Amino acid sequence: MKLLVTGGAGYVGSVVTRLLLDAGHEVVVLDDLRTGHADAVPRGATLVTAGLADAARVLTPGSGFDAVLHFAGLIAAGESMVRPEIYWDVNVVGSLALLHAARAAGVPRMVYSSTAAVYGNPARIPVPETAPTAPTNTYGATKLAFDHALTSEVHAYGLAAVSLRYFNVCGALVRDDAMIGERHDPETHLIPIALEVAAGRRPHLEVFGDDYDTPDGTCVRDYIHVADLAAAHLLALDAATPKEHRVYNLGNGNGFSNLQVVDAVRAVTGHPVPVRVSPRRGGDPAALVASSVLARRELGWTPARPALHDMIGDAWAYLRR
Ligand SMILES: NC(=O)c1ccc[n+]([C@@H]2O[C@H](COP(=O)([O-])OP(=O)(O)OC[C@H]3O[C@@H](n4cnc5c(N)ncnc54)[C@H](O)[C@@H]3O)[C@@H](O)[C@H]2O)c1
Ligand SMILES: O=c1ccn([C@@H]2O[C@H](COP(=O)(O)OP(=O)(O)O[C@H]3O[C@H](CO)[C@H](O)[C@H](O)[C@H]3O)[C@@H](O)[C@H]2O)c(=O)[nH]1
Repeated sequence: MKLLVTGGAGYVGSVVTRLLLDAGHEVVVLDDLRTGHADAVPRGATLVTAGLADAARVLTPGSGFDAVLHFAGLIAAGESMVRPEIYWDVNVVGSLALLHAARAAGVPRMVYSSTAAVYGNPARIPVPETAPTAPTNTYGATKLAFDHALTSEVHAYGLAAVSLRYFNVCGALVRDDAMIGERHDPETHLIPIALEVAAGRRPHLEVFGDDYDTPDGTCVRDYIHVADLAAAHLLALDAATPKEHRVYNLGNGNGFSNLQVVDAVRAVTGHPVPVRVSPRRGGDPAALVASSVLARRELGWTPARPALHDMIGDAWAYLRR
């Protein structure tokens, strides 16, 4: 297939691009490099350095794209509470421009990076796709808004859409021919920050809040290896069906508290990770754990690296590359 990957210079998008190229697809990456890196775009893909607002420059009538995989966006839940306007602008206004361009170009399929953050504080865990959506942060609200836009598009124009709701992505693609991992600057995610502390690049880790209603008082998350997540995108592309908006949660179904993650980082690296407890970060849900039964059943998705220690080990290998 001929595929447009938005955000293909970012963490998840670059790993998915690698797998798409391996599978023999033709890939064009659209990325304005605001948080991504040109050298993260795997060899074999064509990079167009442009924003979502200019998607019509690539998605021209007659361009012949078979699908768009839409990763581009702003991703930091904490930042979204203090700079909400940029989240609405990029994640909603930008994504709508992409959708308009895709419609005008006659693209039949779209696979979208949605998020666990759409569920807010779920009433029960693990969270199925049928759980009510009630985001606690602006990031989740903006991602959910575009999920709704996709549903409308499917009903009105017959698009084949799949929203993949990732839980917490970590790890790296570690292969002899490809080493791709997380390179956010500044980094905001727990595992890469804890690894930077283990590597001696930061003095300590701030743990945001220890007074949540969880077993040890710190937030609980469900971590998924980026390579397993990437594999689900190829399955979603095949499963996309005209006039259907499918939604799948992607996680391993195991919750780890922030302090348990820190312990795992200490165990994997063999280095100390000093911790300081600081106040809660605005907008953080207490606990998010996925039910991915539907993805396993309908997509045939089976995670190959579900163990937290393996994910941390691969992220550690990437950091020390
Ligand atoms: N990383 C996670 O844990 C996680 C969890 C759930 C969902 N997601 C979703 O997955 C997607 C990818 O996340 P990631 O971790 O790879 O993020 P990332 O920041 O590494 O990658 C995002 C990419 O999008 C590009 N981009 C941003 N705004 C753009 C715009 N307006 N026009 C063109 N390019 C633009 C950036 O330059 C970057 O290369 C996002 O949509 C995010 O919401 C991520
Ligand atoms: O220095 C840090 C960084 C994070 N945390 C805590 O670690 C947990 C996980 O935080 P992350 O920032 O790593 O991840 P989030 O759960 O906030 O969000 C991530 O996963 C979501 C889905 O669950 C999203 O989609 C989002 O894009 C992605 O950033 C939270 O309790 C956070 O407060 C710390 O204590 N200290």
